[in-house]
Amino acid sequence: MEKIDKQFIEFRNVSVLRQDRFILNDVNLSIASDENVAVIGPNGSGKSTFIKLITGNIYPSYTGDNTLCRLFGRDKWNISDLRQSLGIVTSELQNKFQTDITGFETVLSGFFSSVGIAKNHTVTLQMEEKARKMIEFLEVSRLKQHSIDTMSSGEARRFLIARALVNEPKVLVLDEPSNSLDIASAAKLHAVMRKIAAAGTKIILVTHLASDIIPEINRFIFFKDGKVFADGERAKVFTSEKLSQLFDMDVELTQKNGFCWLNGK
Ligand SMILES: Nc1ncnc2c1ncn2[C@@H]1O[C@H](COP(=O)(O)OP(=O)(O)OP(=O)(O)O)[C@@H](O)[C@H]1O
Repeated sequence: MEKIDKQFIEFRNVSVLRQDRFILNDVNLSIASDENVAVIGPNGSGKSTFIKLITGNIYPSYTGDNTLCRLFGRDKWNISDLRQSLGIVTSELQNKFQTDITGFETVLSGFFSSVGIAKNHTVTLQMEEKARKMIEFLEVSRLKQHSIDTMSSGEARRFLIARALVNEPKVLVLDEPSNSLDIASAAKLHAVMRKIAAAGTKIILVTHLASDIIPEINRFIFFKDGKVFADGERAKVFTSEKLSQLFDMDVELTQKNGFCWLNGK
């Protein structure tokens, strides 16, 4: 498929209504396909709903003249095409891979947007070669013949990132990437994220954890109560003051060499 090289996201007046409540409320934002961005918000602020919109799983509740929900410059997408332009790794996806396929098959399945390889899938030598390269890049080659359901969360997540990267997406969306990882596994994952960013794939990191922020991220979008609460560059938005307002409690942000810690006061 032809890769579309434009704005990644253009949202104008985007709202999502569920059970008489706006779970996203009049969201206006643009993200270019050359930005590394963190989307941060407390539990229930609308982050997962935002991910569902950008992966084509749901649509805005209103589609009037003022509403624009455009991805890579297009209003309408074939979902499997969209998923090939956009790499995505979420806990939901990881749950689908609680199955006894190998790490290698997991990565190959990225070419088909499937969970594993089916009889009607034609796996080419080029696909195998690409999958091997990505597994190497993610530094999990020794595990490629292991069954994914026997791997640790951190190992399985790296296979899923490799799966997302086989299609060479312009943008990789990572949802709570260090969820359930211990401190060492999280640090290894952050190193891998930095490697991906250095190789030119842009990262959209969706998280409530400041510790997931890597130095390459310089734009911060805060969601609160279904709205964009703040949006801007690191120095302006990613501050103790703004984060305290975001989480409705006094927090202190410590930053060193682009990495961060957040402590309640
Ligand atoms: N299908 C639905 N029907 C009703 N309410 C919903 C639905 N989906 C989400 N919500 C509500 O919308 C709000 C935003 O949910 P969402 O999952 O997007 O938040 P989140 O920021 O991802 O939260 P978390 O960090 O806990 O995953 C929550 O209050 C949630 O209960």
